[in-house]
Amino acid sequence: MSDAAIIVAAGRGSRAGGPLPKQWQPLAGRRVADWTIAAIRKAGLWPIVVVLHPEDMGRELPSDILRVPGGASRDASVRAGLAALDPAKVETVLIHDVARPCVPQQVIADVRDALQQAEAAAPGLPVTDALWRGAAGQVTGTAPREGLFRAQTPQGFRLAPLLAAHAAHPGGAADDVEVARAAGLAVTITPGAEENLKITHPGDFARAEKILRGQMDIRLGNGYDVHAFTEGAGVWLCGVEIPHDRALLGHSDADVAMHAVTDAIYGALAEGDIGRHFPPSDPQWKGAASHIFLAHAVELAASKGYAISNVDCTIICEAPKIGPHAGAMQARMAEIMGLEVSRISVKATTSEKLGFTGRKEGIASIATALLVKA
Ligand SMILES: Nc1ccn([C@@H]2O[C@H](COP(=O)(O)OP(=O)(O)OP(=O)(O)O)[C@@H](O)[C@H]2O)c(=O)n1
Ligand SMILES: C[C@](O)(CO)[C@H](O)COP(=O)(O)O
Repeated sequence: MSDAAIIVAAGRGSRAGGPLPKQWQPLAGRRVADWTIAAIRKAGLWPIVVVLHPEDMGRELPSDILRVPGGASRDASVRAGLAALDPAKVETVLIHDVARPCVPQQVIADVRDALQQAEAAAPGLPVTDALWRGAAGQVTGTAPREGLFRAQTPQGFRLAPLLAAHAAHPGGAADDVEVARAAGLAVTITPGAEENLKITHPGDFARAEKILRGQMDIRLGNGYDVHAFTEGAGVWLCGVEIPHDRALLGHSDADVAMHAVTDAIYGALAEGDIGRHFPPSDPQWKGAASHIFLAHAVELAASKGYAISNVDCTIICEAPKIGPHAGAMQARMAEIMGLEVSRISVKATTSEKLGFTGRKEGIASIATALLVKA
């Protein structure tokens, strides 16, 4: 039996404004929905159902996410998500708003822990400000705040009683705690978090962005490589073979630019350089295509939880001309690294005929890579 999650994402975000529903708008480099899915996935909940507006069914989501069309209200969307779960396989379910992308792992863990004993559990924050009634810009009264909480998600339940509660409810509930309580289930309050804000109004995007950026682990790495020219009729640079009256000398294919990028990634991970992972003394790497090294560095980053945000590579040579090939180089690097082309920069400079590159004795390359773990 598993602990499942439903992310309700079928709303239109009318209060948040913007050209798209809030869950599809950009936030700290990804879409709001991507952050929310990543947080739920990190908690180890499975399966994950995302309830989508019918117009959004074609949106790009990870292939292992179950997607179902939602309804006209939040509770109708929750019911659609519940219907996608198999009661024979799922014991508990956490229901979360897509609009809460900054949910801390501790908030999720506390709900799950409470569910070991409780019929239902949900995070709440005690109201700390005084409460007023008001009308026409005037305070018309006050209200006691004792015993009042601001409700958050994810809200957790045993699947079978929640299914029964939703089946018996007339509809129109603000959340699943309201549905559960109407069916007589006791709900434990677990600690909420200020960071677990629900993006509701336009100003909430900036608050959420600040929280997410503060939680990010950002790594910067640099790489530098040089290969000397030798007899030959072409050079490999960023995985593209460029006709030239010389070749580059090296143990592998001598792709000096790809080596610099690879070393930048290893550098960001504090994992040494290509030589540590593919020793030149090992004959199996003689003449190897350098994409093997780059793919290894990318996989190592992924295995440590880092996504590559971007790389920037500069090739230093008098010849061959790099400009006409830069687009093809970016495309090939993007293919190897599984990134969008716009995240790869390849550019070139001469050294004004100075030094070994200026004397056309070889090619040098420097690269920078930015890695992000959220
Ligand atoms: N028919 C609906 C309405 C809401 N939701 C989801 O319920 C959550 C909480 O709703 P809210 O913040 O009010 O989102 P919206 O309904 O999208 O916002 P608005 O009311 O501003 O249009 C959101 O994750 C939203 O996508 C849903 O799945 N189906
Ligand atoms: C479920 C909820 O997030 C609890 O705070 C909230 O009720 C849903 O959002 P809405 O603005 O009330 O639709």
